[in-house]
Amino acid sequence: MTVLDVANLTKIYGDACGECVDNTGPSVGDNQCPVCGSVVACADVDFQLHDGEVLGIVGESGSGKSSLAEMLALDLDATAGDARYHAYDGNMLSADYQARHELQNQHVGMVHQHVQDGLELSFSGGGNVAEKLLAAGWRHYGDIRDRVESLFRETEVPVSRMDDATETYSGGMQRRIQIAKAIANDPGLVVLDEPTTGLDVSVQARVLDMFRGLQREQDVATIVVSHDLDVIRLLADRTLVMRHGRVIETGLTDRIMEDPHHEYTQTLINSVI
Ligand SMILES: Nc1ncnc2c1ncn2[C@@H]1O[C@H](COP(=O)(O)OP(=O)(O)OP(=O)(O)O)[C@@H](O)[C@H]1O
Repeated sequence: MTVLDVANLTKIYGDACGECVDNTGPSVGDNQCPVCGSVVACADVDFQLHDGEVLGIVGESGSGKSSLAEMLALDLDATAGDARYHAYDGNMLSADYQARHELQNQHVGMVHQHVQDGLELSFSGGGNVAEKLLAAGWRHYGDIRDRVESLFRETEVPVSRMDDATETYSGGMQRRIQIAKAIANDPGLVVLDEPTTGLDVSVQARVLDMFRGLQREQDVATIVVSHDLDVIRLLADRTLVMRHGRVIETGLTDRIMEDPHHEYTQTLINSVI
């Protein structure tokens, strides 16, 4: 089943003169329009995401990955484009306020690049996860507490720390709490933006292993954004490579890693081997 079908997804920061897309991109070597100065974070992005599939989005800093992720998590307005989510009737990018909140609370889980964008650090870890359940209509204290405990176990955060302030958690624990919050309402789509940023290498590996196990068990469609090819290699079935706001190559992750077709992808891969 197709969970998400995205067509022509475009984000332009600035007033946009109408020529921005033609004037930018990999062939020009820049994402800033020379006519009006607007920045084309991404343009004309098309892809489909299927049940249980993990799609990786990789590219250098500024290539448009986070803008793409935030639009799909409905945290950022798109300039143009169409995104059909299987459980929503119509283009989810133009959902009204109420529908957008329902989608965000029940269908799309987001793990933000910066912990402070996804968590209230002064709240307890349990409180952060409970907030997501409350937003989706959970009301019974005992049920909420049980669900939060079970999410702590699934994401390997000690239940004994549930009532401690999130700011007292380690970076790895904060990332796991973000993941627990993102999956709390069994979403059909999870978006992970740079899930390992700020974590040291051994913690990165543990968080990624945990997420991989969880993803396998729950079979949830996932988009993972990273500049780190190791993260993409480990998690993603299929990968989009972005540069200057455009998708320049797409394919099975193994194929992209072993036999990159685009010159830029070859450089990207060779530079980390
Ligand atoms: N609020 C904004 N206003 C103007 N330009 C922005 C804004 N947010 C992002 N940009 C620009 O859009 C382009 C894409 O940024 P984006 O953060 O999506 O890229 P990225 O690939 O996620 O980069 P990184 O890996 O560094 O996070 C960049 O040129 C960036 O400077």
